[in-house]
Amino acid sequence: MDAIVRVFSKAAERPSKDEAEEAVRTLIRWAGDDPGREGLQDTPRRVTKAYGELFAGYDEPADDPLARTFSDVGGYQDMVIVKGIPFFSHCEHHMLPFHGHVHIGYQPAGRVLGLSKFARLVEIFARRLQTQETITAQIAQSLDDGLQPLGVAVMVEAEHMCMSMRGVKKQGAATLTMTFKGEMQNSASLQARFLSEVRA
Ligand SMILES: Nc1nc2c(ncn2[C@@H]2O[C@H](COP(=O)(O)OP(=O)(O)OP(=O)(O)O)[C@@H](O)[C@H]2O)c(=O)[nH]1
Ligand SMILES: [Zn+2]
Repeated sequence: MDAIVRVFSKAAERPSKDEAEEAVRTLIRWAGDDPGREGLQDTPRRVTKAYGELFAGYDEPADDPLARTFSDVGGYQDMVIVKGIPFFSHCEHHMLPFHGHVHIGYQPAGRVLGLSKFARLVEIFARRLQTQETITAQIAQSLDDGLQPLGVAVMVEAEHMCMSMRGVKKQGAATLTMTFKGEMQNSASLQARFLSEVRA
């Protein structure tokens, strides 16, 4: 089980639903509105329910999607790329959304992973408070640990609402992060191949 889940999954350390709803009422008052008015009365319940979905990744061990792998693939050994996996996450600095796409490539060492599991892995890490660098590193590390392939490449492209809706207010700026592991870490040609397929 990964460290983040271990730290946060102890129910005893979590506030109750009532405490969480009270915190939402406090934030509504901080924003300048009245949590008692009709339109806002159910909002704390809705917000905590939404948080349950948006941050469900704290309750999901990242090794789950990697529990089952396959080797009956006709001797296939070349690179596998799953690109354009959409995600929504929240930055840990402002708790505002950042969203975009994850591209994953790996070179199997005999075993391959079911294609849907890459998207499941992305979901688990995206539904936590994150930085883009962290989510990129976590996806790559999980694949490296769980699949033990010859090489791994992970690239994330995202727009951060904390930069477009507030603060510096620059809409449309894209942040790119990428990590290479194993044979892909030191091979310019493998990296170029991955990047050209992702960019195609
Ligand atoms: N490296 C990195 N920075 C991020 C990410 N998400 C948000 N940030 C940045 O985190 C920084 C936090 O900076 P601070 O100066 O502590 O906070 P702030 O006063 O709200 O900063 P501004 O956004 O510039 O107004 C900002 O520069 C954000 O753009 C991320 O995923 N990775
Ligand atoms: Zn932010």
